Amino acid sequence: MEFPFDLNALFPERISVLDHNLTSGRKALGRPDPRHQISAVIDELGKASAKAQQLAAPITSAAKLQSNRHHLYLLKEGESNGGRGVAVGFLKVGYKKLFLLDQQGAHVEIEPLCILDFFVTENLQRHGYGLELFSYMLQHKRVDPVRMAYDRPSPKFLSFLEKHYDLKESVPQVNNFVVFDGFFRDRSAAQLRKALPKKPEGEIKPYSLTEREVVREEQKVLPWPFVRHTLPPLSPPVSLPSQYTRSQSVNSSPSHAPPGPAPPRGLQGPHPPRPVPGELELQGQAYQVRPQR
Ligand SMILES: CC(=O)SCCNC(=O)CCNC(=O)[C@H](O)C(C)(C)COP(=O)(O)OP(=O)(O)OC[C@H]1O[C@@H](n2cnc3c(N)ncnc32)[C@H](O)[C@@H]1OP(=O)(O)O
Repeated sequence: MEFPFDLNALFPERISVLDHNLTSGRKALGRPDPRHQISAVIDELGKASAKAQQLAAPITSAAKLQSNRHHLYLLKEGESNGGRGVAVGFLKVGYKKLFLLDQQGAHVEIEPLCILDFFVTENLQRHGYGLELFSYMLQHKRVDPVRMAYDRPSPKFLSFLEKHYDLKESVPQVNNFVVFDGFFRDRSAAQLRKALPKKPEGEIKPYSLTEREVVREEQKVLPWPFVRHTLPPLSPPVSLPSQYTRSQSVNSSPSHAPPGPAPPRGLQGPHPPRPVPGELELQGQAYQVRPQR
């Protein structure tokens, strides 16, 4: 993907790790703030990724990256485009609090590192760039792919995981996150909290709403102050995600929220606002509700 500016000046490394500051932490001395152009690159890649996955709207954008504690690994080819470089693709990861079913079908609450979005530009797919990004991230995060959760992986991504990491047997879930055999192995009790006391009136729903669901819900949300008046009474989040949505955990852990004031969009999404802004009470537990991605 080409841009009308020099990507090599924006991204000195072949793979850049971007966070909510939209930088990899280093700012070139004497140069103007590069965030505007970095945002343009992220936004274009996010749109292309959504298109490739037939999503209704991008789940990756500069604004979403700024409002979440995610990491985005961006790969460039520096030589192309007359030496200005091209953006090859990206991989976005983040921690999510999930309710999952273990091998025995028991509900557990866990906060693994999740693959949230992954894209290599169409004409460069199947050239090993995806593997380059993925293995860089594994080293950077010091994580084993079997210990990660995958947010509604596409058929191409499933094929990728099987080919490169021999991940094929998944543990059935009732949400769209995929975890593979070995995910629950050797986890400490502290890592695997038994999820949620059962409500007397029914089953626990160990759902984790998809990020794609959130994108869809964001499109439906009415502007403030109408939200507060039109939402139904508080109830647990619902349902399995639809075809064109991407997973959102029930919430992001407060410990992973970026510093600074919570953006007003924090009250959007499928959950009605609580008396304490930004918090959702779910079956007796309070959680921070943040916009995803
Ligand atoms: C949680 C999520 O993010 S789900 C969304 C994943 N992203 C997408 O589906 C967007 C479109 N696809 C892509 O961007 C890329 O194909 C990626 C990111 C999945 C993989 O990146 P690539 O650079 O193509 O991967 P890389 O070259 O390292 O590995 C190739 C392997 O990936 C898989 N793969 C890549 N493209 C395809 C394809 N068109 N059809 C089937 N499998 C594919 C195959 O296993 C392939 O091995 P093979 O060529 O021997 O069959």
